[in-house]
Amino acid sequence: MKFEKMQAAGNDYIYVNLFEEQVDDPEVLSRRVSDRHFGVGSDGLVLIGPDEEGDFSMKMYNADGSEGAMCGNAARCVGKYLYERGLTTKKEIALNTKSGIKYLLLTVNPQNNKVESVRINMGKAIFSDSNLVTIPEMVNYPLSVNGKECPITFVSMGNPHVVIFMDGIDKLDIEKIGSLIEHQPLFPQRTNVEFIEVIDQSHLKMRVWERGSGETLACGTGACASLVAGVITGRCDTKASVQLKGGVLEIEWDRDDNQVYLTGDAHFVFKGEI
Ligand SMILES: N[C@@H](CCC[C@H](N)C(=O)O)C(=O)O
Repeated sequence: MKFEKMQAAGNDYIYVNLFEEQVDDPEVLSRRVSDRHFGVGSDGLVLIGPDEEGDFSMKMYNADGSEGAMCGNAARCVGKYLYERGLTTKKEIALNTKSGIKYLLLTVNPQNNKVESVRINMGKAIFSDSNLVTIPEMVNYPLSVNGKECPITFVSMGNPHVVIFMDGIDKLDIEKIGSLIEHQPLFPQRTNVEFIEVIDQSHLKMRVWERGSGETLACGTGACASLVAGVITGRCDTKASVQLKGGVLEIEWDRDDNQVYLTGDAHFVFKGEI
């Protein structure tokens, strides 16, 4: 099976083109390729395929084999893959995902015809979803973690996110606290967790614990959820740069239409065959 490894802000996945390859068990394949010692090494697996509703489809699996409904960083890589590998000449692409169609806008350098960045309409921020969280509208909700009260804000971007504003995120024991919150019974499908330090109204610094993959260098849906949580708790503007371990993402929330936009780059790492 041929694959390509790509990364966006350091969030790395193995991409398989279903126009050429067949994948029978994506959950097993994701666990196998993601292993950083015995596999290729990645945060998960992404499958690119045909679609009847949109132009193409994207399916994504975390490193533990669980399926994610949406992945902002992978969606940008898929845009670059589709354009640069010749599957489309379109610069506006409708990508069907488990959380609905997302619209991608590619910025292409006319000198070399390479995709420099991708802006995605990530759709609505959702504050209440009984499939994902047992308490509706958790804004600064006092969650008890390890005997300590920790105010959390829940935002779904099609997938669940718990956002925690705090200082000193560099020193945080994210393995311990991230995993504890991921598995809280409040979140029936587990949750992603973002730790945010507010630099100023338009700059946030973030570390992320991803459901099913552990700490990653970036999370696009997480950056969107964090900006929205920052706005509704009065901490930041509706447009901000989010600095992650692997790079910077630009996030904008059109509050009137409740549409969140994510912009950032995407890169090929290498091709391989297993
Ligand atoms: N890295 C992603 C999100 C991937 C899915 C997530 N771990 C989940 O299970 O919901 C992004 O860039 O959005």
